[in-house]
Amino acid sequence: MAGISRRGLLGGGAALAATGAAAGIAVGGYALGRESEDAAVDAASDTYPFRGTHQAGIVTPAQDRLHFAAFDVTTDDRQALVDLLVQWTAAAERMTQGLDAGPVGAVDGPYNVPPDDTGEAIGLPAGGLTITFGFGPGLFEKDGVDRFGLADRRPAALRDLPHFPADVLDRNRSGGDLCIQACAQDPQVAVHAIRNLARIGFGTVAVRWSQLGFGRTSSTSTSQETPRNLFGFKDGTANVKAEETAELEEQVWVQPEDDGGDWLAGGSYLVARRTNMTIEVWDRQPLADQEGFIGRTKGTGAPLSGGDEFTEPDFSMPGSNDQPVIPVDSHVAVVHPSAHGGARMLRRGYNFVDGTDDLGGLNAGLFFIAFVRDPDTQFIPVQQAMSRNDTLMEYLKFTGSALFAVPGGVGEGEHVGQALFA
Ligand SMILES: C=CC1=C(C)c2cc3[nH]c(cc4nc(cc5[nH]c(cc1n2)c(C)c5CCC(=O)O)C(CCC(=O)O)=C4C)c(C)c3C=C
Ligand SMILES: [Fe+2]
Repeated sequence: MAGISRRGLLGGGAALAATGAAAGIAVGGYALGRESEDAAVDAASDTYPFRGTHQAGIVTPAQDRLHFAAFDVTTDDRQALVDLLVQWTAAAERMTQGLDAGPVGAVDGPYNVPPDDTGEAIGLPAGGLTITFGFGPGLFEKDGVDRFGLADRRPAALRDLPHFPADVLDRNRSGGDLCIQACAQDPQVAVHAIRNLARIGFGTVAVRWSQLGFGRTSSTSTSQETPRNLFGFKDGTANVKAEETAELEEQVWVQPEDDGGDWLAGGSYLVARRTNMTIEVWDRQPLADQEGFIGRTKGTGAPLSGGDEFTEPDFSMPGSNDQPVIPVDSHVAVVHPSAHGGARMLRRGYNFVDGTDDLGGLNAGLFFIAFVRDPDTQFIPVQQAMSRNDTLMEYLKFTGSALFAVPGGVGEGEHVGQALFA
């Protein structure tokens, strides 16, 4: 792919100095030591290939920042939709390699037309950017209308998620015909990606809702340290990890023999659940209660039955009063694979703080994202059990919800989702 990297525009040294990480000032609000500085520079310079067997942004080591957007398709013209996917593919490939969204760039085009890149990422490295595309149920059929001749290609599992107890969904934060997940080490890189893709889609799609996230709440590789969510607990310990290749086939990647496997094989389903956390109330709970709600210790993340972070929980170990030491209504007891026929999910969520609510509390929580091979067996029953039985629910409110099918990877010369339109 031809093009000058955005950093080339500034020249090596100047471009390095332009990144806060490289300048060694601070990353994510923390002062960095020399070693961490080097790691931060590496992470900021990371590039992941856009094309491959699977879309990037699923098993890719979870980056620190998210901009997620859901779109409504505003045209009935199938060719216009395909054209957009072709353009999105080209722009996404360029941006993930640290290039401008278009071949001309932000500042080198003619004065009398809008630039083909918006410019706010000039001088920034690729930042480990991944861009992951998904298709919602409305792309296949909306209000009983098959706009694009795709109705008979919809896998049965790709439908609106059911209403769960304790859902208080905002329509304007739910659903969507298409989604784009942009993850990067630098928020400006992630926002730049979504902004440019939305700009390219003008007239064909409209942003329905979007969500910014920070501080990944999962590890997707054994090489990553487990991060913490806004309750202060390690989150991602028992996640499906990139190194578990057999588990990925079993639990994450749609297989050719699965429903929709003719176009979705090598892909996955993305479940998004915007989850508000009443953190001010949580902060007033005793440590013992907080640990009981989760079923793990707050310090090390070890299960309450003992061991270290990665020790398997022992749900039958008795505690005081002959009750199990891991409460049966704790989060890990309720969602653990042993309670769901072995079903697991690859979680890849982010913390969010969207200002303050009417009562002066933080409008904050976890933008939960999970990738599963089959939402009907791996997500819906787990969410149902959680909504009904999990003591953590006292501190949670689900305010957004969406399900998308994420097609497999994009081959050379192809556009994203090409097999669906063949
Ligand atoms: C329906 C699926 C899930 C939702 C929604 C969910 C929300 C949610 N989770 C936490 C905090 C933690 N979750 C942890 C583990 C965990 N969570 C789910 C599923 C959902 N969580 C699963 C399948 C698991 C793994 C269980 C296992 O295999 O042991 C943990 C423990 C650490 C870890 O393994 O990651 C924490 C902590 C919050 C705060 C939250 C909503 C805001
Ligand atoms: Fe969880």
